[in-house]
Amino acid sequence: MPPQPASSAIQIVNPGSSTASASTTVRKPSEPSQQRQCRNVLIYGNCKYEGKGCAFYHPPKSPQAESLPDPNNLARIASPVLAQHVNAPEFVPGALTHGPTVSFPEPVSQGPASRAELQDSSAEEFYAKPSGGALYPLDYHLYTKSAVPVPDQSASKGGFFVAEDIRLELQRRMDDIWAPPVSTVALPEVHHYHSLSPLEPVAGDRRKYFGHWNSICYRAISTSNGSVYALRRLENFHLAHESILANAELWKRIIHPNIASFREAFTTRAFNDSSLVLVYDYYPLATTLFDTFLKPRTSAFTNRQLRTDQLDPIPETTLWSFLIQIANAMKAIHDRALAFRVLDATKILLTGKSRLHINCCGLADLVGLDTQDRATQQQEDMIAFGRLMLALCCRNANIGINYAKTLEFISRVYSQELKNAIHFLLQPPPLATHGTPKIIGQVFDFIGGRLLQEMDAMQLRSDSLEAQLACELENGRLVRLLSKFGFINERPEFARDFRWSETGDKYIVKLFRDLVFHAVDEHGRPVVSLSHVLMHLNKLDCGSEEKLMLVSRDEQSCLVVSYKEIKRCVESAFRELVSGVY
Ligand SMILES: Nc1ncnc2c1ncn2[C@@H]1O[C@H](COP(=O)(O)OP(=O)(O)OP(=O)(O)O)[C@@H](O)[C@H]1O
Repeated sequence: MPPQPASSAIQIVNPGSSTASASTTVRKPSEPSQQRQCRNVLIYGNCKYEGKGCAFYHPPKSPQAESLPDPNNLARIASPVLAQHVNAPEFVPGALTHGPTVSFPEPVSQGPASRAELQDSSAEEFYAKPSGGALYPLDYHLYTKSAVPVPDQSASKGGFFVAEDIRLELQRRMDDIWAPPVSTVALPEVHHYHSLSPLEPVAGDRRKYFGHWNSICYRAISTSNGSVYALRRLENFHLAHESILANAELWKRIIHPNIASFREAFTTRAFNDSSLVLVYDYYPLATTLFDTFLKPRTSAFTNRQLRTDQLDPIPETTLWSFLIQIANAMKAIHDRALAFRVLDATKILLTGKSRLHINCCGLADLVGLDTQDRATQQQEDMIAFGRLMLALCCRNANIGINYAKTLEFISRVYSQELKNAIHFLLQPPPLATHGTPKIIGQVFDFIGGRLLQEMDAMQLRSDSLEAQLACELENGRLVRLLSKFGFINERPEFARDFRWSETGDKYIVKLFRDLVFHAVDEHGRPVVSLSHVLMHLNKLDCGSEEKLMLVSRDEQSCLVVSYKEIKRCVESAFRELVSGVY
């Protein structure tokens, strides 16, 4: 074991030892509490409960008494004081709930210690302090807080944990990924995918792809890596020739933030037919643009007429965001000499508020429908894109072919810029580009300013997520520290070993653990305060030179020790465990 520095811990009193016989506690139970000086005053120089219910005597403060004691004289001060005041009321270690027990104006290393102070103050802000006296168990706990909407999102800023709205969203996504399969019929294991769960109703009328095949989507888990995927199965599919599946290789290579990643394709007879299965990444809680914006809402008969609720127009900023994301994905595809060929509102996945992923990429190529050349397919992609935007602007999937009328409607609600961009997409090539083939990249000529706005929004979002991540980073650090405590404290195999938990480093760790987790208030009630725990752990983790007082369980002795010293004790005890030295 490396040589350890001599402990700087200062034992204030050990009443049991012969050398400290003067400090042996002898209680005088009969003395009325009002005449007995408060021990908090003796130990800390003041009592935070003075005037707030503390029953003991608090001497008037002199200017000198307000000043903090000289750290160098700590042992000299602490021990005699306790010895003189053996009849003082019982000292309650749990009263050391907030802030340093003994605070010294020592030079503190700037970096970590000041960070701990920062944490300390924000901890106090985060947890509302009870109006007076004791701390009671919190009436809520952050990890189990119910899904109540937070009216003011800014209120969650600066907290210790990820913001409530983000936490809920991520939690819901996790729940969605790991929810048990919904199918009442047992579905087979296909290829290396198991636990298939349908993502849409299996019964009823379904759209036929390219007029031929019914399709159904499943969520499934891969046995090869445990990840969750979306499987799209085309029923009763007969592969004309194996070479078609070679197209899969081209699509596999496309990694784009706005395209649902395609992983593999295979045929299977596991469903008692011959099915083609395409595997895509699974986006938890994804809905389609159709389901979110275009699906007709409630219909009702009024005055003998069927009326459908009018849908509110989609905000223009959202439409621009959609347009930019789809155009970006399309450019990536067309630049690789490929085409979507199935671009409609049911094939665009929406996650969160406005994140899009184009779905079903490669489907048309894999089923082997090569009816047109690639250039034509790309032109059709753009027209399909224009129609989609038109449908979103009108919130109507059946816009028909009267584009002129629909564009006129758009110009009444949205900007000329948006109308021009959509108009460009819808125009047949010779009209749009004076004879030369139209390319998707040209759409960016219309949207330069909007592109910058979208970039700003994305960067702001990324900054805010990074801040949230940093918050969780701190929590991860504390979890590692807590794990160390768990490893060190109360090890059953060392329970009878006095050297392990009743002496030296481990003893200090044990007393510190008591202070952090087993504190009680002045009424002897447990202090269940996360801010108390976080403050001490943060100071410990950064090795603050600030000192605090640890009290033995029998309250017969105290140790004054710095966080830095405790940190060294934790490290050395943990190292002993890991290296098996002990
Ligand atoms: N990769 C995926 N990740 C997550 N969910 C998906 C994924 N692919 C599809 N889904 C979900 O599966 C459901 C069915 O998808 P599908 O593409 O069949 O839409 P649809 O509206 O049923 O279209 P169609 O009428 O063409 O069948 C949708 O609700 C969609 O949200």
